[in-house]
Amino acid sequence: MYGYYRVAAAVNKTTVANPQKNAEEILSLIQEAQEKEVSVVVFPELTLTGYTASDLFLNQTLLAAQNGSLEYILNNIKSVDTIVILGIALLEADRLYNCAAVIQNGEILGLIPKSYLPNNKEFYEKRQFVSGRDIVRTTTELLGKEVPFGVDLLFTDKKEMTFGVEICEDLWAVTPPSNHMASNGANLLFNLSASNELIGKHEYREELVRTQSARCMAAYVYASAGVGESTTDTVYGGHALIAEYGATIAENERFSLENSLITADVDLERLRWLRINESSYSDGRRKKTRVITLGALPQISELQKEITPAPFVPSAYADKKERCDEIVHIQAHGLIKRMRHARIEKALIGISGGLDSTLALLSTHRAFEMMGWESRNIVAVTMPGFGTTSRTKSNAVKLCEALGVTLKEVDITEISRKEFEAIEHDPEELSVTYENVQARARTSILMNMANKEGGLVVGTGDLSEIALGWSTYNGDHMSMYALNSGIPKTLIKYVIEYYKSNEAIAEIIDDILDTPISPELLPHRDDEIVQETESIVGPYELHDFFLYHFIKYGAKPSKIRFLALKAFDIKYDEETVTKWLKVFLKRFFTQQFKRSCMPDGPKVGTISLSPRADWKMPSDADMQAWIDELE
Ligand SMILES: Nc1ncnc2c1ncn2[C@@H]1O[C@H](COP(=O)(O)OP(=O)(O)OC[C@H]2O[C@@H]([n+]3cccc(C(=O)O)c3)[C@H](O)[C@@H]2O)[C@@H](O)[C@H]1O
Ligand SMILES: Nc1ncnc2c1ncn2[C@@H]1O[C@H](COP(=O)(O)OP(=O)(O)OP(=O)(O)O)[C@@H](O)[C@H]1O
Ligand SMILES: NC(=O)CC[C@H](N)C(=O)O
Repeated sequence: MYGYYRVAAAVNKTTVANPQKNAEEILSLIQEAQEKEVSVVVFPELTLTGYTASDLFLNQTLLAAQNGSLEYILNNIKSVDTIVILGIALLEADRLYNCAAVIQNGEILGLIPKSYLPNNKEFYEKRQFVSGRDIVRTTTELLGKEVPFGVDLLFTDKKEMTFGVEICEDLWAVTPPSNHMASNGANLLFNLSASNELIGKHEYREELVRTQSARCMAAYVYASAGVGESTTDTVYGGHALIAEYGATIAENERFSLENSLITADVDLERLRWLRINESSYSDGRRKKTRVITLGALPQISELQKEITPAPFVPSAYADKKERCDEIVHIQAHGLIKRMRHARIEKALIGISGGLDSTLALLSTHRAFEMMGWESRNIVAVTMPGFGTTSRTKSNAVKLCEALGVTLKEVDITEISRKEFEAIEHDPEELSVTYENVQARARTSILMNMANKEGGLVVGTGDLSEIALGWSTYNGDHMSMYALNSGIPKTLIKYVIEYYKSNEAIAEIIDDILDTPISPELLPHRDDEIVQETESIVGPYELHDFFLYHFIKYGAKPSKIRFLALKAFDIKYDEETVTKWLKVFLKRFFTQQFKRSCMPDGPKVGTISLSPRADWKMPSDADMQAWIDELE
């Protein structure tokens, strides 16, 4: 489903050295995985015998019993299309290997031996096993059949999934085998483990799994042995984890006395597209691998994953103060460097009482505070026009007064009328010309005033407006430094809200947040805003969602729509999402010419549309393929 696969980590109740008893527990977990539409389920290391069988591995009876129980499992899962990864001891060329067996529909598709055998303190695996790194044969015989065998095996469904398997200590090694598997195309990694519990060890283990998923740009599924393993010298807590590209997305309760199975839906298509954007992934060394094709996999009937409707906004768990401080510091630092370099001591901002100019003013003020520069060297200019309402104007004035910046007022109505006359535009015709004359008049005033004052014009346009081209070319689109260019509208709101902690401006901020978003370029009606941006271009929360998935994951429009419907639930229906998504695509494509010559400005989050850095796109590209894909 749209590149999503359900994966699972299972921890079975173990009876050490009793493979048949273990087989029954394993079978019940396989059945659960199949019922839950899981594509691949991984079990702990040496699943059938138990990891802690120790020197009993050197006894023929245990191995024979294990193989008998393995055959029993295979016979019982002939109609199970879920891939099952079990740990077994394998006798090959008179050596014992600690292996993972990859099974589908009762067939063993491949055997992967462990490379790194821990052999210190509580671990003494080299007493019984040898490393599989240097094996010569590429197949081995098991239960009367030739099976692919080696550390070079990968498995693919020839769609989005390619997976590799490693075993416990392999992940702890300096160069885990999963590094090479990932470099060779595995976007899903499994680990069969037996990792004992020591104080704090689970945190380290979680970090290892999480960071390996980040480094490999993959999903990593980890299952460690638990209840029933021998407690002779150590205790196994049955830790199971699923991480995806640096985030732990599922984790079980350790020390369970029962079987446990965790699942997560991972977006393997997303990972592939993230990789093509990462030069150090592409530069990863490729090795010879053997890729085994899997049979058809279970399909997910409903995605079980929360999709955040506000991907740019930090989660509720994030420390708001810390995040906002970081954002404002990035902005302030960007501006300080530029002003110092140009030996400019004044900043000019057109201040409208809207969200964007409010944040630009607050961040500029923070920069001046950091440098010990005087607030009055910030020149805030209010430029009322035909659409300016007393609400926005008075909020702008009150904010400037509270911050102690220099406030200037230049009415643009007369200037605009003169321009209409000069270009022979009928002022009754409320067209785009009518709007843009005002926006350009403001920019012209700011730029000219900047020359007069010896200042720099701080741009206010945000990332969402830049994506949509919702600005007037060479009007508010232009400035000397575009301070908000890396911040989308949904995040602008979040940061401004944080400033409510400053009591002196809390009330003003509340009202600014409450005011409908508007360019106020069309005449107001009885001092009420008539031009509401979101009813013209669509809700910013949708556009920010579209932008995030479009740029970050190169997602297809149909997938973006699917995710938006899931994220916003009943708030928007399919027709509404499709309508605004088409608006997004059309504007995004047609408005690139505005981005191609946008001013410098700081990148704040993972997405920026700077034509010099993050986003290089022709201004005359055709959008039809994207629109058609939605049909
Ligand atoms: N690919 C391309 N390469 C080069 N030039 C291209 C072009 N496509 C159009 N053009 C030209 O660009 C011009 C159109 O662009 P432009 O002049 O900017 O005008 P346009 O984008 O049509 O209008 C600006 C829009 O932004 C809105 N706005 C303005 C200011 C502030 C805010 C706000 O809320 O923040 C919103 C305003 O309401 C209006 O709807 C036309 O002259 C057209 O010929
Ligand atoms: N009445 C005004 N006085 C001074 N500057 C203005 C005025 N109206 C618009 N501007 C300038 O033009 C910019 C673009 O206008 P726009 O309406 O997009 O921004 P905003 O009002 O700050 O924020 P938002 O778009 O979130 O409402 C403003 O940020 C501001 O710098
Ligand atoms: N079974 C293993 O390979 C365990 C080794 C690993 N370093 C651990 O302690 O978890």
